[in-house]
Amino acid sequence: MVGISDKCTEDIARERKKCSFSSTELTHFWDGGVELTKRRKLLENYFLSDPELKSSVPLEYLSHKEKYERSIKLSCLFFKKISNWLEHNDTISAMEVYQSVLGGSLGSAVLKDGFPFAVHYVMFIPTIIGQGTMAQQAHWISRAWNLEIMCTYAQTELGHGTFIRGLETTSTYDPDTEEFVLHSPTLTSYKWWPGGLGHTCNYAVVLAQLYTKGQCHGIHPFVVQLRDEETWMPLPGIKIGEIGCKLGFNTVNNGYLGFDHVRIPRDRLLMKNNKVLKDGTYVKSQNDKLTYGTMIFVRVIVVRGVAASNLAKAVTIATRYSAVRRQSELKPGEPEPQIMEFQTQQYKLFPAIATVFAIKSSATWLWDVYNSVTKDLDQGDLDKLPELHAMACCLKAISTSDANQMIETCRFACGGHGYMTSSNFPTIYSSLTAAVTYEGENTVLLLQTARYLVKAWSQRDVTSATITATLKYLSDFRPSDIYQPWSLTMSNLAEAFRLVAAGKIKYCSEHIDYLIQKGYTSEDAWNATSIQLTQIAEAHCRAFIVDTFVKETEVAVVSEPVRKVLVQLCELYSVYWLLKNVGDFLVYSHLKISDVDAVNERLAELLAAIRPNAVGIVDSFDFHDDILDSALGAYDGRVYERIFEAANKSPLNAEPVNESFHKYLKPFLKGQM
Ligand SMILES: CCC/C=C/C(=O)SCCNC(=O)CCNC(=O)[C@H](O)C(C)(C)COP(=O)([O-])OP(=O)([O-])OC[C@H]1O[C@@H](n2cnc3c(N)ncnc32)[C@H](O)[C@@H]1OP(=O)([O-])[O-]
Ligand SMILES: Cc1cc2nc3c(=O)[nH]c(=O)nc-3n(C[C@H](O)[C@H](O)[C@H](O)COP(=O)(O)OP(=O)(O)OC[C@H]3O[C@@H](n4cnc5c(N)ncnc54)[C@H](O)[C@@H]3O)c2cc1C
Repeated sequence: MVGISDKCTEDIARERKKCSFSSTELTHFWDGGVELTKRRKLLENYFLSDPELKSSVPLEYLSHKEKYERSIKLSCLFFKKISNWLEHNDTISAMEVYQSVLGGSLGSAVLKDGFPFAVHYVMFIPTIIGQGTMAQQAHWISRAWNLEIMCTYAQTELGHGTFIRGLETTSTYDPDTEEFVLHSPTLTSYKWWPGGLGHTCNYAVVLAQLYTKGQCHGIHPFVVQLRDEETWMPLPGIKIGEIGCKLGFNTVNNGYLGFDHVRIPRDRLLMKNNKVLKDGTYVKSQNDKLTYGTMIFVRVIVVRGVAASNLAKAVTIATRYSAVRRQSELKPGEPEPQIMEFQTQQYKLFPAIATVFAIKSSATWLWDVYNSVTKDLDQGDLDKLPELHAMACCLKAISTSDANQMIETCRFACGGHGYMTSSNFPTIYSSLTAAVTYEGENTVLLLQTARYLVKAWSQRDVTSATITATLKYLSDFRPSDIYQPWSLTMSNLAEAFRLVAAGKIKYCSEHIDYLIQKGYTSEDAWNATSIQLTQIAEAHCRAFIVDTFVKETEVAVVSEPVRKVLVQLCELYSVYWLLKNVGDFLVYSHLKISDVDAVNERLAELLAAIRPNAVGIVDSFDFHDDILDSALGAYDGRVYERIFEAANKSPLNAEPVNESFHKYLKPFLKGQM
């Protein structure tokens, strides 16, 4: 056993020695600067060195109820510790701390299946900021921030998650008492899914159809008290519970909620955008989609905080494992190679590494645009909202669907051991795959982006002078560009992605027009074209990601060896996705059949070029072992000992003979049953 351990640690140490660049420098780039790396590590040390936040029994061996109870205990200790930190340290802002513990991966080291308090921070508080008046913000944010109350965001119902205009919960204004009356008229109108709703929260923002003076004005956000602040008993008329076990998120306490004519004061309607006056008069905002603001915010943070971060974890585990796992023969009679020597293994891992960096660069863009558009909205300027919505939708959808598929590939890349819970792939996968559905199901979000693109195509000549940066390629598009010569340069690859997006958008738009001319209604024509419509949203998103990644590699303030790695990863991302959709590139770009072999060769060259640096690159994500929480992916490479140690934590191994032997197996084998 000792021999195996030495061999693994030697293998991984050798990988680190042959790395051609400084992993530490790449870590600084990944974090956004030396200072940010220092701050991240400071927070990690503070939380991860606390024995109270560690659990001796792995979560998976607890019952559902025990998991919940542990999650509440750990959440209270963890969030108390955050408050202590904020009280005594002013070097790191509260926002940065919460981003790091909830939006980053630090929290997963404490409670790997998710926090029942997360929606309080990620959705409730942002909704009050985005939808509340100054007075409402002062009241609710201070109560929520000081943890006097615990809150969630209750939008989805049993019958409707996607089509939120179809939500059934009603909130009817009664001018006599100046109250709203909340009611759930059907079983399908029960709120279903909100994190922490089951037993953890006593307040929620509830989205309900607002009725006043006999007229429905669509969905609006209301702050509703659900439980007594002292006894925690549900208030009269509130029917509340937990929705049961799920694929993952089993410590998040997702809940259900119904109302039986529950009365709340008028000022519980969040009135920054729309208002109801005392006499019941409805005052409309300039854009009714402002009510959807919180969803944009969460989509933005999902891209980096959830998609990039979970994929980075998975690929770190699989790459380190591939450096120490030896299997088969490359050449007869030679020692078994590290499985990373197989080209097929490299093809499973390295595009995922490239995708992590690609998602990260687009996420940075999206976060900056989100902040700038939010400032504009506060000044009443809504011009850039459609672009932000369209980009948040497609980037959320593409980043989570890529991560979803690539995390599974990373698991496959670890063979049977990847299937063990101790690899941590099951939790990483179940956390990430939820993001394909929550905060807007991915297909639906792609169709939102497609709607924006088809509209932009029809207006491209009229608006070309004012067209936004992400759409400029549409007004620049000339169909004859597909006759340009092909070359294997980064600028040419980026151009090919833009040509594919523009060509497909043109085709889709013309196809919809053609169907309408044939007699289809515009809605039927849309539905009959919707497979291609999701593809145009993807093509637009890929062209954007490639462009953003290229620009980032050009302007990054890094040494030449690090830049070289980034350029290789950027090219690999482009070549990989080109080959995945080669048919589109042959039809819509200047790639010709005779060029495809060269692209395949370039893919092989890039995999070989990245191979010596692979461990160094994933090291640069700098995951603390407690955050990776994987027997296969720890820094020291001691894979086999860790798998063994994890197996011995099984409660079944605590006794040599299980009592079921005496009760059932023995009588069964003796024919006495
Ligand atoms: C930790 C995580 C926990 C998870 C929490 C959750 O999941 S919480 C639950 C999360 N739940 C979900 O995420 C639910 C997902 N569902 C939805 O978000 C919506 O129901 C919808 C967008 C799919 C359709 O909505 P609809 O039928 O009302 O709209 P429509 O299609 O008829 O388009 C009309 C116009 O509105 C525009 N527009 C739309 N959205 C936005 C926006 N945010 N901003 C700005 N604009 C927006 C759109 O572009 C179009 O513009 P155009 O072309 O007229 O200029
Ligand atoms: C882990 C988790 C946590 C969640 N947390 C919360 C929370 O805190 N608060 C909250 O309010 N909600 C929450 N949700 C709910 C979540 O937001 C919804 O499940 C999500 O928006 C999808 O809606 P749905 O379940 O109705 O799916 P559906 O819309 O029923 O999707 C089913 C299928 O129908 C297709 N479909 C639906 N409409 C269209 C269309 N127009 N065009 C083409 N195809 C369509 C979809 O593509 C999909 O294939 C959570 C969900 C999960 C899984």
